[in-house]
Amino acid sequence: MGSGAEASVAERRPFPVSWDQFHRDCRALTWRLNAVGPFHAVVAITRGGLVPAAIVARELGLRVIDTICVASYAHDKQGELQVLKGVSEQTAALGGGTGKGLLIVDDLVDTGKTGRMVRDLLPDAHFATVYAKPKGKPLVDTFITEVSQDTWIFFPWDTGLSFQPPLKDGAA
Ligand SMILES: O=P(O)(O)OC[C@H]1O[C@H](OP(=O)(O)OP(=O)(O)O)[C@H](O)[C@@H]1O
Ligand SMILES: Nc1nc2[nH]cnc2c(=O)[nH]1
Ligand SMILES: [Mg+2]
Repeated sequence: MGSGAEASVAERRPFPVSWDQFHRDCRALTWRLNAVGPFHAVVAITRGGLVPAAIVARELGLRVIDTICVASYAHDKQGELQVLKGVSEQTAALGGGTGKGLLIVDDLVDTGKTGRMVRDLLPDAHFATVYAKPKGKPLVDTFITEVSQDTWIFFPWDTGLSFQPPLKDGAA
């Protein structure tokens, strides 16, 4: 999460998402996007956007998939947002230079910092995320599930099965 006074992951409400749930949420997102398109191409915001972008592209029958590669969070600590790679010239041309007809996909918006960068780069693109927190929500055109700002979403690619102590032994 953000730097400074922002709460750490341990202080947030955990929202674990299974592969199964994530797949269903991505399909639900695609149902909505199908009513908004058609789109020329999908642009995934790395790295978290790669997984939903693959599912959305499959459902919409899109085979042109590009990336905007960014670095910002080191686990839960938000740092300077760096754009490591923008979209290719070919993809930019498909969107007329402003992103019209391009579908940008990310896993979530939190503070909206990444979403703002995306909007600045491709103002006419459609920006979709699977999950949205209130601060970032105004930047997203389409999302599926809203969670509170004090939530931390745990994605299946960041987590694994582990032993849980019984409630009577102090499980939270
Ligand atoms: O709205 P914001 O506060 O900008 O946060 C949202 C971004 O944070 C996460 O990415 P992260 O920077 O953790 O990198 P990753 O996708 O490589 O995991 C998430 O995938 C979004 O891209
Ligand atoms: N995994 C994960 N990454 C984030 N980056 C910003 N917010 C979040 C979140 O809630 N979960
Ligand atoms: Mg990300």
